[in-house]
Amino acid sequence: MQVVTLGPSGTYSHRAAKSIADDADIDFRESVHAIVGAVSAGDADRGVVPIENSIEGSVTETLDTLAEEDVAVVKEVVTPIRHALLSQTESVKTVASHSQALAQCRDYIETNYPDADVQAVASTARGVELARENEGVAGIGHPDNAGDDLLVLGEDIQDQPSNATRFFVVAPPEDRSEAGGKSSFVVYPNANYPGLLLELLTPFADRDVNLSRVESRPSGERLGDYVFHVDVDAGLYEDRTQAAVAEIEALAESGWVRTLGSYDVTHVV
Ligand SMILES: O=C(O)C(=O)C[C@]1(C(=O)O)C=C[C@@H](O)C=C1
Repeated sequence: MQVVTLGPSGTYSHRAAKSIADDADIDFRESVHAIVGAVSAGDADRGVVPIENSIEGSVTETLDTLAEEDVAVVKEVVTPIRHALLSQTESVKTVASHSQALAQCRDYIETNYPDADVQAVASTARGVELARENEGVAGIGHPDNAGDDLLVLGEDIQDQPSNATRFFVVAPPEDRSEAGGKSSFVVYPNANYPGLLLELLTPFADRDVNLSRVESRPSGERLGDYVFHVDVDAGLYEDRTQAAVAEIEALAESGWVRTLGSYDVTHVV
């Protein structure tokens, strides 16, 4: 099975991908858009993308890509994120990492390196590569990326002791499953009236289906127009989920409902 995820080697996405494939079958892309695009184009069997972090919240690039591309979600992987600061020397002029990682370590950087430039790059492992190539640059990433040549200037530097990221495993639409304890949907009602969101969520509440996440993203069509991302603690195989989705489809008849699929959750370290 060919799996694509965020590269280069050593990203947290790569670590999550190793829970579903052998390292030899994992290939890298530079963005979430390129990963999901590779799966929808049939160039890869699975893609592993970050969806939500416990400190920083949703990964908006992933939400927007899932609203655009026709892919299924077949698994969720949750992994703890414990960042380290890696550098050739103790003199740090620039801190480089993925924007999510920089945001997760905002207080640490401001307290310990208030004069450093902060540089957002495509991934944590790319930040560590820059540190390896340039004296004065420190990368934030997983401590295993230090190798023999980089100093670990700080460990567990995220601003909250508990830091975890959820990843989605995406697959071609024909692999969509109805089995699993969670399900995800993207709903675009293409409407705007008082109580619309309440109406869209009530079909789940009426059937005692717990919502585990609701997120709104701008549709891009016009200001104040939203796409809603909904995760529920129920499988698509359940009658109550099917009935709730049918009601939501009727409510969103001017727009669309994308059923991403049902899946189980795996925790990896
Ligand atoms: O840059 C990486 O290592 C990634 O896998 C991306 C990513 C993210 O986008 O959230 C994944 C986990 C961490 O939250 C930080 C960065």
